[in-house]
Amino acid sequence: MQNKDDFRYEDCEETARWLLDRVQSPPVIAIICGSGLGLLADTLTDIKTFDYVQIPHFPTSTVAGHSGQLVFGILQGKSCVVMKGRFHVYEGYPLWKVTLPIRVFKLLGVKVLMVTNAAGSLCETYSTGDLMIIRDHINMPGLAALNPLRGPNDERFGPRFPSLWDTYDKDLRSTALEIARRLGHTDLIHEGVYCMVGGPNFESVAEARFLQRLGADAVGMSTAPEAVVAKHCGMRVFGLSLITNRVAQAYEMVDSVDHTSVLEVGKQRSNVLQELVTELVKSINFKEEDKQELA
Ligand SMILES: O=P(O)(O)O[C@@H]1C[C@H](O)[C@@H](CO)O1
Ligand SMILES: Nc1nc2[nH]cnc2c(=O)[nH]1
Repeated sequence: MQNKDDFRYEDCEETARWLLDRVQSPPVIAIICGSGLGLLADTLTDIKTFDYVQIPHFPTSTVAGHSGQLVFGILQGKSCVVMKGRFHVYEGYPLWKVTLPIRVFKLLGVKVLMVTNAAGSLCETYSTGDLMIIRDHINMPGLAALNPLRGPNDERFGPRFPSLWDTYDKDLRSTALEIARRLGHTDLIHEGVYCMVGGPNFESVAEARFLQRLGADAVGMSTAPEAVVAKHCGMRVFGLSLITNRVAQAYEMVDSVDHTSVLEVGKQRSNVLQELVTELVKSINFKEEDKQELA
């Protein structure tokens, strides 16, 4: 059963074809920039940029710090596509639309998805400005059937019942950890569990305590749906959270988080993030079958 609230494979194909007709080389790596992290796109060379509004079937960005551009280019000799701005459920988009770019990337030939986000820390040992490699996630809306895979399943993308136990690629995680240490960032790098909530409000103290007790180390308003769809369609996924604030878990704590301060931390830390992502891209070796598919 297909209705207007479901995604259509043919729409994704149309978008992919539109983009392929306009770029030099199809991307193998896709990078999604979180709030205030769009400067990552500046590391690319030979760039070709499209505003989201130009691209057929693409949603548009409505949040400050998400400029709404798709940038194609070369990073460390690899063809990449970077989303300067992502889509969130709280903007009013259905989850299939939030994740439409991932399915388009799959059709473009992308093998690896790197997702970044701004997140609040629920973990005692994390400080503002730290980075957390995502080991796993808790998809809060997904647990209550707000899942991007809800609705008819198109087997051309993936199976009806995908396993998510290994969503965040183990090799990419350990390589990223090694790189961070080599770059001298041992003190600010962590590996942990990201929890996605719907937003747009930040957490109440009781909610923060609840999420921390569930096993979450950081909380944000994105990423999990993108990772689910990427895993569903067979991509390797790497996730990185920039800790932009500590979430208050006691009524005596002052929590002054707002979107402006989130963006400010993003700006301050963009160089560390760029460095890490660039080195990680450099480290990726594509398998023979990937190369053949791209030839
Ligand atoms: O797109 P991300 O997940 O980085 O954005 C986070 C969550 C909210 O959209 C925003 C709050 O400041 O930052
Ligand atoms: N839900 C949520 N998202 C964030 N994004 C950046 N900081 C936060 C936070 O504290 N909570």
